[in-house]
Amino acid sequence: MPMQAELILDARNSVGESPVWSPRDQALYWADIPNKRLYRWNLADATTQSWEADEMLACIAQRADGSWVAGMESGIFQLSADDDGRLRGERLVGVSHARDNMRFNDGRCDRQGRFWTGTMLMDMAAGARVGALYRYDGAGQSTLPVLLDDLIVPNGLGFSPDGRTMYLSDSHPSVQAIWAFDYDIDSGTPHNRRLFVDMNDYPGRPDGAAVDADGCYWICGNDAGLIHRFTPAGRLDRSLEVPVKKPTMCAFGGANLDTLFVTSIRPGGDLDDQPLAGGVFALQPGVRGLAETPFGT
Ligand SMILES: O=C1O[C@H](CS(=O)(=O)O)[C@@H](O)[C@H](O)[C@H]1O
Repeated sequence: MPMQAELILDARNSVGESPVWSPRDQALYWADIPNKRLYRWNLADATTQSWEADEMLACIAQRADGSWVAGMESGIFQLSADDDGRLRGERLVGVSHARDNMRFNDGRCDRQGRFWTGTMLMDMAAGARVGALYRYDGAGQSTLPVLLDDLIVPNGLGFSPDGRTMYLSDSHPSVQAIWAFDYDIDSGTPHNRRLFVDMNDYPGRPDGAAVDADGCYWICGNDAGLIHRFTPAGRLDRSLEVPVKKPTMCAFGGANLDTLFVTSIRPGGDLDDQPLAGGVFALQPGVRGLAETPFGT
């Protein structure tokens, strides 16, 4: 596969998000948030399936048995697909949002299999600092305590290969920051928050991210059509182009974990200059990623 981004599905997603490679299924899964839809793209034959959920579906993590948990509107859900194309959700734990009209956004598991995800106001333009970050450890947890607040659009969650550094971004134009934290892998606690990259210095707003096997941090530059790779020291290593302005999140996958899959947004209005907006793309960046730790490991 060339370095140039290849379209794998002209999905026309309103807000494609949370691409997750499943080694067990040899398939890429992702969500279209406002359309409440989960997608699966199969590597073997490039076929696609999709299922509609009852709530907006923002971020997903697979369990070792192949089932999925998801951050949705009202909490963290266990998902199961029906034959009729519906996605049934069983709420595992509810969330107490700071306001009405909020939902989960970006999320992923730490290297121990705990699910981290943040919330945002659906009206992102309001710029309200009501978003919060949560961790769901699994069965037996009946509440979601706020672990970090004062966020607008939490995004870019990622973990270093040894699991001891956690990354988080805030995509809002008034913030555009990526932070790093020291991460206690025994307790699942981040501390020593510091600025990792000020994205005001680079093209694009920080959106979703992935960490590669070298420990470098790949982040989508929303509005700039770029995916940036930063070293663990926060130095820009390279930027790759995608043929859409609003890439949202990236994930390593493919048989050798050497493909970078990228989801995107299809905004309203004139799309003459980006007809593939909302599509899902694959790049061969020349480095390998790491398999996601299944939820509940
Ligand atoms: O809904 C979302 O929107 C933003 C992207 S945008 O500002 O609409 O371009 C994104 O950062 C976020 O992750 C997504 O869920």
